[in-house]
Amino acid sequence: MPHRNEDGASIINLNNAKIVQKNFTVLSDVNLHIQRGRFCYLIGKTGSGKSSLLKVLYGHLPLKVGSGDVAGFKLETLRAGDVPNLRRKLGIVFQDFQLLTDRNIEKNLKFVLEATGWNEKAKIDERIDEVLASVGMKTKKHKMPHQLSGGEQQRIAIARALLNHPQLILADEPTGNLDPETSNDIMTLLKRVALENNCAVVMATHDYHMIQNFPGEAIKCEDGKVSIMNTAELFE
Ligand SMILES: Nc1ncnc2c1ncn2[C@@H]1O[C@H](COP(=O)(O)OP(=O)(O)OP(=O)(O)O)[C@@H](O)[C@H]1O
Repeated sequence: MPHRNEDGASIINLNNAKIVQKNFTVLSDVNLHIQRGRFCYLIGKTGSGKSSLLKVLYGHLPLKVGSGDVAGFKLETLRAGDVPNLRRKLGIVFQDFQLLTDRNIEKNLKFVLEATGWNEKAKIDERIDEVLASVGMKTKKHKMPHQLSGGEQQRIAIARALLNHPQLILADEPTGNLDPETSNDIMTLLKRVALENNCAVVMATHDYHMIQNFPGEAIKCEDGKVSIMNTAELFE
């Protein structure tokens, strides 16, 4: 298949990529290689390009300059029809949870499974129970989203991201709406499920307290460029 590239152990590869919003270049000369199973922050000031970079990685913004691939999908030749297939390989988690408010948790998860080709009821029920158990939310299956706290809704959003066994989770400020204690819980959860599923995580965040609590590797967006650093450098 011309639109796929299964080479190498990296789940994300960008080579001399330019990240563009409308006609405005947000980031240029982006060279990024993230191995399978790695956890990496995405940091940088407001407007530095974190969300734009994530959008290119999940096929929401086209890669018009440079080359790259995510989960085996070539980005520079990605067609609209390939995007759902790429998204099936990814788990995406947003700041505002984005649960469907008109149905309960079980039906939120069922909706995603059915939309991605699952059709056997027993297997659907089993997978929903598995992901809810892995985020400690099995008893909340019949609750509506508004009956859950922000932290619980984010746990459900993480469970939803895990449904199709993703190789990569892209998280855009997943703790942005949560208090510090709940943020730490969500971070612990994300790190654990990533490890258990051998899943890479790229997580955009502004939260330096959390970065200090959970040090690691970071992709930094600054002055239109991207670099890799260790978060310990932020606190020297
Ligand atoms: N839809 C859009 N159309 C045009 N320009 C955009 C659009 N979205 C973002 N931009 C511009 O692209 C640049 C990068 O924005 P982006 O949202 O990627 O930054 P960010 O680092 O995620 O910021 P924040 O931390 O505030 O979420 C900004 O200058 C922004 O104004």
